[in-house]
Amino acid sequence: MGFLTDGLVGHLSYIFLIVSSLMRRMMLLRLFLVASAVTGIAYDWIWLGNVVGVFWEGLLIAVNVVQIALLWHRDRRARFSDEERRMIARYFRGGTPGHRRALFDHGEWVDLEPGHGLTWQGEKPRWLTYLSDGRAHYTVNGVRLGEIGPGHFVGEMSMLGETTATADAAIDVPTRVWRIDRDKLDRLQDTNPDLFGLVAAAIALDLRAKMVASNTRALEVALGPA
Ligand SMILES: Nc1ncnc2c1ncn2[C@@H]1O[C@@H]2COP(=O)(O)O[C@H]2[C@H]1O
Repeated sequence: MGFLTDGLVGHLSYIFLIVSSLMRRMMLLRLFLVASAVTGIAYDWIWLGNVVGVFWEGLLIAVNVVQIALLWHRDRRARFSDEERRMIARYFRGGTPGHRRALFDHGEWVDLEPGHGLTWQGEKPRWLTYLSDGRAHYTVNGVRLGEIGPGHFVGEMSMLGETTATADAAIDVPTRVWRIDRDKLDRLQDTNPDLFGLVAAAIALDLRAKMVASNTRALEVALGPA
């Protein structure tokens, strides 16, 4: 019993440390780390008289408080255009404002002209492209099969499993897009899984929407003209 009661504050410090390592959100992880260091300092100072521990835990608090302030500032400073806000509402509900801003900044907004190629069947697409407005179409083995309207991605299917495009896709009318380099996305998967997770969740949602649209088309064909 003495092991538990004698060092209650010391135990608490390590409990906070363990809880911090369970946190997936950086802000919470750092807050629990600070709580661990604060209780650790109290234990070291009052019960153990361990100034070395107090010094290093104080430094740990300072580093984490600065990092928390930077995260908070990044979230507060994040600003979005109207088209980015529409994309967030549709796809990027998760993540923090800072994450979303960083993701947009990894890509670019551009205007594309009719005829601009987006993907080529059998080749890895250069970009993952999101159509903010306008329209594209896709072709398999030279046969035009369908259109892709605003609010959808092009080049997302090849991110799952095979890396090569399942169709040729090209722009039909002047179209505003956000696009991100596929090689950069591959790197983000390793270097920044939080940002990559936002994209992965978005393309899952888009694939669902495309499946629903294809069911609707199949239903129209099955039922014939009304
Ligand atoms: N049935 C479909 N419905 C909507 N989009 C499609 C369909 N088939 C292919 N595409 C798009 O065409 C793209 C070709 O490259 P990807 O296979 O990477 O991703 C594909 C989708 O974005």
